Amino acid sequence: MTDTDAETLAERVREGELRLYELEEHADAETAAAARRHLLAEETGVDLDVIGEYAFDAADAEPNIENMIGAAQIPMGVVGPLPIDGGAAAGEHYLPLATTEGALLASVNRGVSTIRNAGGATARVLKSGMTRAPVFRVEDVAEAGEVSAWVRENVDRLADAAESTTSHGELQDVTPYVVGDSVFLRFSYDTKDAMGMNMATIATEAACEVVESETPADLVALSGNLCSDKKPAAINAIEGRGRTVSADVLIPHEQVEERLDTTTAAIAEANTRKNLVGSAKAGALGFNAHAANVVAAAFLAMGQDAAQVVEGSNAITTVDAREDGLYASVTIASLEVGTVGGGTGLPTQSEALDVLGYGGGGDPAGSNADALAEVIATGALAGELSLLAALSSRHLSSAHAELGR
Ligand SMILES: CC(C)(COP(=O)([O-])OP(=O)([O-])OC[C@H]1O[C@@H](n2cnc3c(N)ncnc32)[C@H](O)[C@@H]1OP(=O)([O-])[O-])[C@@H](O)C(=O)NCCC(=O)NCCSC(=O)C[C@@](C)(O)CC(=O)[O-]
Ligand SMILES: NC(=O)C1=CN([C@@H]2O[C@H](COP(=O)(O)OP(=O)(O)OC[C@H]3O[C@@H](n4cnc5c(N)ncnc54)[C@H](OP(=O)(O)O)[C@@H]3O)[C@@H](O)[C@H]2O)C=CC1
Repeated sequence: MTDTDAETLAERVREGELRLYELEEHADAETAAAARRHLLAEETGVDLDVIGEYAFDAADAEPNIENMIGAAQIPMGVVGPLPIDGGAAAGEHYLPLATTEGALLASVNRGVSTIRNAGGATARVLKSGMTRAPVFRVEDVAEAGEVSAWVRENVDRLADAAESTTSHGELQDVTPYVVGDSVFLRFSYDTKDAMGMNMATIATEAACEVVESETPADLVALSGNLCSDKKPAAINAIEGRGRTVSADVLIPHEQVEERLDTTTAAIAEANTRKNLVGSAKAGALGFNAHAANVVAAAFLAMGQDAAQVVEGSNAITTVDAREDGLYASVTIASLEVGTVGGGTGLPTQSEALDVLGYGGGGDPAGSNADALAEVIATGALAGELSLLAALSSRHLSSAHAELGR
């Protein structure tokens, strides 16, 4: 036994000689994780053999996790092929989804096969911008007005400072909001293929230094919650955050009946009464059935930040009975996705992005993340169609009794 093997390291932590998070300084990442499992198994009596079985090098996950003990494995499946005529996405796609909810992939896959039979969906990213909104303290509202005016007149100077920290990010605009003696500056960036939260935060800090040196404003917090990250917020549903993306499809009436076991009129009525009226009565931000199901499963499969499913659920589903078929659309106001950075480089997640065909940086930069957003929105559309159909035909509970438990 050497003093860097897992058992010895665990013992040194137990004796207070080392901290739990310092183990990588004394051993490779694999051994450090094994030492933590060893300690945890002794402390809790739980056998960690399954958590300790993972198919990537622990060192690959070092940018993504501290105090690593192993991996949470979530079943991954695939739906498709899903034909999309997108602004960036083109052709047929297999969409990897990771979930523990039985019946979800069956449902989305039913929607996908319905879309495919109808000739495919159309999708477009309509707006793109990652935001960070620091909050500053000022003396009073008069000073707040002065600071806001200075910012409006000096966006170029703020852009120079912000963009000096990144070779990809571009500052799009800065919008001041004032509440008494607090000034919020909502910075918005084109972050290309990155989801961009680290990029925008680092860039905004550089811009804040200019604001502080040129105005009387004092920075209180680099994130002032008007961004708004990982919290339900109307500003994201209205203004957008990350990608604002829309997908739609026209399905001939007879295909609705054949593929979805219901009628166009029944799906349209369910959508109006449930997704529109019901959501309004509930005071919801999202007017949809379960867009978050597809967003979450795609995020887990492809290395996106899972907490941002909150914003990804800001979706509105529309259904119209048209003469030539059922028209349905899903518009997600704030879908925060990237194909570089964050969890996208982890081996499992990077493989999943490659299955979709949009891993890494796009050409032009930003096109891969746009394509990912368009595919997720189209997957959400498939999920909406299938669940609305199941509700209309009263198949929801039987489907979950059969597949979901
Ligand atoms: C379960 C189905 C699809 C059966 O539906 P079905 O019409 O009986 O299925 P089918 O056997 O006739 O097959 C139709 C197509 O479905 C797909 N499909 C069918 N089975 C599978 C399978 N095993 N694995 C993969 N794909 C499958 C497949 O694409 C197939 O086409 P094919 O390829 O054969 O030409 C249907 O009843 C359904 O979609 N039910 C709805 C379930 C659902 O949407 N659950 C979502 C989660 S609910 C929730 O989390 C949120 C909630 C509900 O609380 C939100 C709210 O408040 O609304
Ligand atoms: N800091 C925070 O407040 C928060 C952080 N997060 C975390 O932030 C991470 C995501 O941040 P994010 O900035 O996306 O990722 P990273 O911090 O991993 O940075 C990605 C970097 O990739 C580089 N890059 C290379 N090719 C491209 C390309 N084609 N398009 C865009 N950038 C490219 C850019 O470098 P360069 O800038 O030099 O051009 C970019 O800054 C996640 O792990 C998430 O969990 C989440 C919420 C808040």
